[in-house]
Amino acid sequence: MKLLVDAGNTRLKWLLVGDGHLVGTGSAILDADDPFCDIRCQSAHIRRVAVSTVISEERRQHLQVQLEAFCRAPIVFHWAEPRRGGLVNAYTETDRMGADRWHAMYAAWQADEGGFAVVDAGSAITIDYVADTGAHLGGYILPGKQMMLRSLRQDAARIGFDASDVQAAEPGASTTECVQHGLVWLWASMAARIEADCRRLGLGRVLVTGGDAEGLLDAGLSAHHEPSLVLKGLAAVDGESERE
Ligand SMILES: Nc1ncnc2c1ncn2[C@@H]1O[C@H](COP(=O)(O)OP(=O)(O)O)[C@@H](O)[C@H]1O
Ligand SMILES: CC(C)(COP(=O)(O)O)[C@@H](O)C(=O)NCCC(=O)O
Ligand SMILES: [K+]
Repeated sequence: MKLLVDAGNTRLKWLLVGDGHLVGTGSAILDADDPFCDIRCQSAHIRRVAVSTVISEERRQHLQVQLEAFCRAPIVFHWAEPRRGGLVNAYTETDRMGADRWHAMYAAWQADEGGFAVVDAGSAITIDYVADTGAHLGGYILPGKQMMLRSLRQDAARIGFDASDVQAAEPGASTTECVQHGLVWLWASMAARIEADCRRLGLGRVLVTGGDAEGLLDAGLSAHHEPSLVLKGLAAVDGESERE
């Protein structure tokens, strides 16, 4: 079996696969003491671990120690690359790109259905555009939902607000409404902007992933929800590098 790990700035997501079929899936908060406790009884059967991560080097080393304590299999970290197959990274300094973005793009590219946008609504929100030819056209990095709410709470003395699941975008009449509706309003504008970019660039598909994907869909983003897009791309990359 192979353990695939996507370690983001907030959560660690994993898939356990054996002979092409899914054995288990789970997630844990990034700093969890024992993120793989649910699959401890299977650890002896894991023959390889592949990781896509954007966490700091210090945290990455801690994750490596946790994985080494968990199972005896080799651990391979995969990073953003200049190109893979027909997919070509727009970054000149490829190693500065988050591995999660590259792996999500590679998963979408592998579907072989033409140009696309990938939206990853995690700790930060990333948007990447890829043309029919496989050329990455570049992207955007924006603060994610919790990051945005945290900065409003921390950096402004008089913005106190409550949590809300309301999906309203009309002008608010309280601090909570102004903040929470503001987020939906911003996301709706972002969704419209992504649609307009895709029309202009001739990209036929939008894929959305990340912990806040559903919020973006509720705010009006028209996209296919692929919760495990990063892990899917990582699985493809790791499978190829094993065969090389
Ligand atoms: N169980 C959860 N724990 C933490 N955040 C969650 C959870 N479910 C949804 N979220 C939302 O998902 C976002 C993090 O998404 P995720 O894709 O896990 O991020 P990352 O890849 O950066 O770790 C948070 O901003 C939060 O709003
Ligand atoms: C933009 C990101 C923080 C998103 O990561 P996440 O929010 O999913 O944890 C990550 O892809 C990253 O650290 N990127 C490095 C900068 C870049 O991609 O240009
Ligand atoms: K991510």
